[in-house]
Amino acid sequence: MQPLLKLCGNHSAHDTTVTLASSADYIGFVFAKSKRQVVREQVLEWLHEHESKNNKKLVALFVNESVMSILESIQDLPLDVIQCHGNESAEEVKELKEQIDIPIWKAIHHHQDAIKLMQSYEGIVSGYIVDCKVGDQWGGTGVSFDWDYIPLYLEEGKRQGVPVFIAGGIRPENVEKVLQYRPDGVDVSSGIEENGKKSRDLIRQLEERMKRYDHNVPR
Ligand SMILES: O=C(O)c1ccccc1N[C@@H]1O[C@H](COP(=O)(O)O)[C@@H](O)[C@H]1O
Repeated sequence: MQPLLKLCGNHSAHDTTVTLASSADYIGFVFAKSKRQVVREQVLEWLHEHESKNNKKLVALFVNESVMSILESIQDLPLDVIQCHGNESAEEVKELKEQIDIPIWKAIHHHQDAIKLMQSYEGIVSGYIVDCKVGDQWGGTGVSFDWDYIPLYLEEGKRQGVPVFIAGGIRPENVEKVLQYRPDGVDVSSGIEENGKKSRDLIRQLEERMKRYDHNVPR
């Protein structure tokens, strides 16, 4: 089965239109400090330009935000997932889960103790995004971690019974390499942008490579 596709970092009406028209399963909006940061009023306005979400699930991404602030930021948004992309502890994520009836995904930044860290969220989160941390940037950097470690993350996700998305520097040219590891999903932001805008052409290339890989994969 083709892995799930999440297109993240939509930060304009154009981006929203382009990703809603794609074959992505999830489209993401970054509420954290970033060149892609959005606020709820913008997301509401951009979504209102469309009749429906076109079967996409909407993801709101936060970095080390308080429960109160998350609740305020997502008011009235037709959200399906909250992604915690900072170093929120298991206790903090649990507190958020108690306040909100929306599945929570946790970003895990690749490092030597990452699997142990993942284990601390077992039973609390509904999925993981494994990403690469670069300096003080939590994500959206276009930089990949060492993909030889992917199987360890997939194994831990499987043990917990939740999906693991691979993120960080995925682009049309390298997506087939990631797919060889058979992740549950891939999460892409910078790799589908041209001059800071989501590109229809890059998304189409990504979709084609994903489809091509799916057709050629030995079963
Ligand atoms: O996209 C951002 O600007 C961002 C900002 C802060 C935290 C996470 C962010 N995005 C997430 O980062 C990864 C990888 O992005 P990229 O493809 O390497 O650009 C992905 O999970 C985004 O959701």
